[in-house]
Amino acid sequence: MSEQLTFPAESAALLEPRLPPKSDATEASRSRPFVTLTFATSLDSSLSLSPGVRTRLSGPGSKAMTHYLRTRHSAILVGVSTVLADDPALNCRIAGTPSQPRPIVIDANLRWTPRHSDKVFEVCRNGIGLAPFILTGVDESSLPRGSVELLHEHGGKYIHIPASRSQSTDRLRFDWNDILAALQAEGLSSVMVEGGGQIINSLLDPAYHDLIDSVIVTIAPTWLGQGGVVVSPDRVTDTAGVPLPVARLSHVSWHPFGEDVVLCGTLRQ
Ligand SMILES: NC(=O)c1ccc[n+]([C@@H]2O[C@H](COP(=O)([O-])OP(=O)(O)OC[C@H]3O[C@@H](n4cnc5c(N)ncnc54)[C@H](O)[C@@H]3O)[C@@H](O)[C@H]2O)c1
Ligand SMILES: Nc1nc(=O)c(N)c(NC[C@H](O)[C@H](O)[C@H](O)COP(=O)(O)O)[nH]1
Repeated sequence: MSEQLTFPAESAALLEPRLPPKSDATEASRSRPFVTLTFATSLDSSLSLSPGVRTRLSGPGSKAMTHYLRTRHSAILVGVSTVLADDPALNCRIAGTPSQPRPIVIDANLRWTPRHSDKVFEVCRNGIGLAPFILTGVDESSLPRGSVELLHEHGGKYIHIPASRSQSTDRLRFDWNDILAALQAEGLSSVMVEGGGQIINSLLDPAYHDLIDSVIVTIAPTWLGQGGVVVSPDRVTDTAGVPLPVARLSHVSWHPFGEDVVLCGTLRQ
């Protein structure tokens, strides 16, 4: 039996200013999805002990909060290494949730081979989750037939979006404007970007700060130590090469949930 979480209404009210508007009218006027950047971090800014190691940071209260966020967003976005590491369900496990978010996997270079036994497909078959849309830079003609069929059987699909080839890694990379345009085209009016580290650091590039409507960070009272998956975006410097802060949240509020504290804010001025 899948876990059933509950999140008190009075706790949900604390988050309201940082959540996508509920009214359809606002959604209809938006040119792009509402973007919430949300993740759980240690005191040393790590998301997990090391790449590929799923690490529990959230306590029950803030975990329920994360699942409440999943009731309030049309989509949940993670990078391919999170899928490879965690075999995540990417569904909402709040008891009685009226809807499920669409899982979005950023897999520009097709590193993930979806399998029938993956948890994200299992919850879909059990009617408590949706199949993923996989965003890739690989041409349709090169998509693996078996993966395309597995996705279609469950209501998921590959979505090809424009990509540039990174000079340093020779890997395909997406512009976040193109990622969000693809979600908008699918009618997804809001997306929670959950990680992992490379995805978050990529979105925290100053070029994209205007795309981020809300930031909700769970801070757990633990140090994971050196070698973790760290949220620390690329350095920014002034014209003289002097380092500058990459970003500072405004409209900040702090909310204790059990032993964790949840920081809410925005990068939009
Ligand atoms: N604590 C949390 O809230 C949380 C959330 C998610 C994941 N995690 C953990 O983080 C780890 C995974 O993080 P990670 O950094 O290794 O991987 P990731 O999930 O961030 O995925 C990395 C992949 O995404 C690609 N990518 C990043 N930005 C891109 C862009 N703009 N365009 C195209 N591709 C892009 C990278 O090239 C790489 O292939 C796992 O251990 C997981 O358990 C923790
Ligand atoms: N809020 C939060 N607290 C944590 O302690 C933790 N490890 C994650 N990690 C988020 C990452 O994205 C998860 O590994 C998948 O979201 C997975 O799990 P589910 O979809 O719930 O199965 N997120």
